Amino acid sequence: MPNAIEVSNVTMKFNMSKDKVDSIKEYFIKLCKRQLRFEEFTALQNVSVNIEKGDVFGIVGLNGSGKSTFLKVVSGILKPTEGWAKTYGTISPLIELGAGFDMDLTARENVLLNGLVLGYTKKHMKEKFDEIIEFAELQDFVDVALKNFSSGMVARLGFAVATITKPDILIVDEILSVGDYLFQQKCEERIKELMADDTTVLIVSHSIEQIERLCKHVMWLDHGHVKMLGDMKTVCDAYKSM
Ligand SMILES: Nc1ncnc2c1ncn2[C@@H]1O[C@H](COP(=O)(O)OP(=O)(O)OP(=O)(O)O)[C@@H](O)[C@H]1O
Repeated sequence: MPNAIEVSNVTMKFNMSKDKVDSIKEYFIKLCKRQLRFEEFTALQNVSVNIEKGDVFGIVGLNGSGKSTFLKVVSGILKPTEGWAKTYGTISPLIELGAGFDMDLTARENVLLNGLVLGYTKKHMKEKFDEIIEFAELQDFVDVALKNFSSGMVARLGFAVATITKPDILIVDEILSVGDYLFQQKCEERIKELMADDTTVLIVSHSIEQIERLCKHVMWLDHGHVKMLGDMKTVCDAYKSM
């Protein structure tokens, strides 16, 4: 199988301000006067991995271990400080709750907007609209502004839009966890359908059971380092017994 995702020697460093700043104005004044002190923080260190087309690849690790940063580098949202990441084919990143949505717009308007952001035409999104709303089970909230939705409802809409047209690569961060149990089951079913269709899925979850149910391969991140990489059972067993 050819690779869908290639990540080579990725290191991601962030500059964090060490000073307490009360406003943006104060931040810029201090920045111009060179009075801000920064501390470098390494969120990912030399991470390399090739993910084959059609794989369902899980990432596990404790809070702050670099999982979301890794997904953002793969999605092209963050440019790594060192190294590179390449993806092949269309990509649907479901990374942050509400990303790509405008909370002041209704569900109807957001479906069109989000579809355009993902590269689909207005005509295509109009054709798929009913199917999206039905999958998200939001028939009664089509013309309600997203700011009045619960976090679970926003996640349902995001997942429905991202998966309505089969992407080559689907990236799912923790957001599924805000959906209720029934919706999580529905999402897992859809991920399985996509798997059967050769979509590559990259998934971050704190639910080790979810990773065990869905993934073929798993990477364990620990303080930004790859602690272990391999088949699902070997890595999950080691992670559970740490
Ligand atoms: N934009 C940023 N600026 C500064 N530090 C950041 C930034 N984004 C992430 N970090 C830091 O990088 C580290 C890794 O964060 P990341 O969100 O990737 O972890 P995670 O494994 O996804 O955590 P969690 O399980 O809690 O969601 C954290 O210590 C975080 O504070």
